[in-house]
Amino acid sequence: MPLGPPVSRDRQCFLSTLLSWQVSAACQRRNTGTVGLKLSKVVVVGDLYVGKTSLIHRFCKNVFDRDYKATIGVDFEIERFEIAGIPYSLQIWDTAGQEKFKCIASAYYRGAQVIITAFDLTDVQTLEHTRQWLEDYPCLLPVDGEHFVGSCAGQHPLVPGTPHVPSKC
Ligand SMILES: Nc1nc2c(ncn2[C@@H]2O[C@H](COP(=O)(O)OP(=O)(O)OP(=O)(O)O)[C@@H](O)[C@H]2O)c(=O)[nH]1
Repeated sequence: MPLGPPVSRDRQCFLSTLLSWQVSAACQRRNTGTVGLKLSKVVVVGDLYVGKTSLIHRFCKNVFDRDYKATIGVDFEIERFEIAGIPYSLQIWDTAGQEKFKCIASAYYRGAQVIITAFDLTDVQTLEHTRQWLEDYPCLLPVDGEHFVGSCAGQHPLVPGTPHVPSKC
């Protein structure tokens, strides 16, 4: 079945048919607390410079900044949605990829429902390290979902001699 985007730009969830039956039923009963719908915590981890902050800014603000500013410790954004008429908040925690900040960030991982492990599509090592990120922090698991997201942050040529990867990949 082809899946359209579940959430529109104005943050209204319009494809209620995509919701699980538990969520739909809870929304109809206006009893979303029982399925933890009102607030969810997402943590984005991954190596330095792979595009974690860019990914979050694109999702939350629909912007892209070419200038690199390393995340210091952790940062977070809150996105508010409506799902089947019920207000819903998504806390998105942006962590620093630098080794020296790892211990700070780990304190914020607890209670996350979703972990996104980000990597640079042009650097296979950053993909290999995604497993390490989860193994280093057993407190990250178990979570309800784990997603791998690739970006082209490094802008390395994909094939020798070809131009750099375009800014939108
Ligand atoms: N071309 C291209 N550049 C990207 C992409 N995503 C991120 N960048 C660039 O890559 C650099 C690093 O991006 P960030 O989002 O700051 O990376 P980060 O993983 O949050 O870095 P840390 O905070 O140090 O862990 C920035 O200069 C971005 O503009 C992408 O998909 N394509």
